[in-house]
Amino acid sequence: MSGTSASLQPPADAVTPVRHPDAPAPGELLGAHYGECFGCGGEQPHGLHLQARAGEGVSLTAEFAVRPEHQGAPGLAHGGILATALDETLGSLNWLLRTIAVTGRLETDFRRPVPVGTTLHLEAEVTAVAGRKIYSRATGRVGGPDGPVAVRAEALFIEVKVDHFIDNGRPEEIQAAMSDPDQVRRARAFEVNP
Ligand SMILES: CCCCCCCCCCCCCC(=O)SCCNC(=O)CCNC(=O)[C@H](O)C(C)(C)COP(=O)(O)OP(=O)(O)OC[C@H]1O[C@@H](n2cnc3c(N)ncnc32)[C@H](O)[C@@H]1OP(=O)(O)O
Repeated sequence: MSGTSASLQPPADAVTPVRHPDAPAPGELLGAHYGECFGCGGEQPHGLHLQARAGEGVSLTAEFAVRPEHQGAPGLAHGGILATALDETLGSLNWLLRTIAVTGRLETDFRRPVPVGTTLHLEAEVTAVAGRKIYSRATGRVGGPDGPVAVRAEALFIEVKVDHFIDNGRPEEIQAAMSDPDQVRRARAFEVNP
């Protein structure tokens, strides 16, 4: 059984999402927005190391290789880890809009177990935008990009200003992120689409 709550239905005045002209080209890897991010960061030894690739429009694909440290039940990915993979994939979409946004609501369906040693193939798209609200959905498949659906999610992201992180984050990490020599990562963390 599945179904999403009313707050994930875009309002009547929502608009079609528009890909930013400077968004990475279709097929291009997005890279990490922050090296220590649990979802995508390459410097985070315990993380998912999720790799997202821009698709057409405001869509992308991503891969998550499930390792032993991601287990819940023996030999199977933990549900919270799978929700994290969905959250990270959905969050990466906002870079195609060139908007900084955080997850307000994430609703997940777990349809099949995901074994350790497999790759979760994710695809995600923004479906609508209404003011600061960004509506999106994602699907994760096992056994290949056309394999059976294991997980699905719908989400509402809320656009925030960079002050959201500066005011709420720990100063040492904020400072480190602001002085990151990787210009793309810095732009991704601190540029706001006007
Ligand atoms: C330094 C590093 C930088 C990194 C940058 C890249 C980041 C990428 C990270 C990616 C990592 C992966 C992603 C992650 O893990 S992101 C981390 C997980 N998410 C968070 O920590 C977010 C925590 N929440 C908040 O900070 C605030 O609640 C936010 C900012 C979201 C809204 O508080 P704010 O005071 O600003 O706004 P508002 O309360 O007036 O709400 C505005 C509108 O939205 C509607 N609404 C709000 N919530 C919900 C809800 N749950 N269901 C339905 N609707 C909701 C609300 O009704 C209103 O609607 P309307 O009345 O206008 O119609």
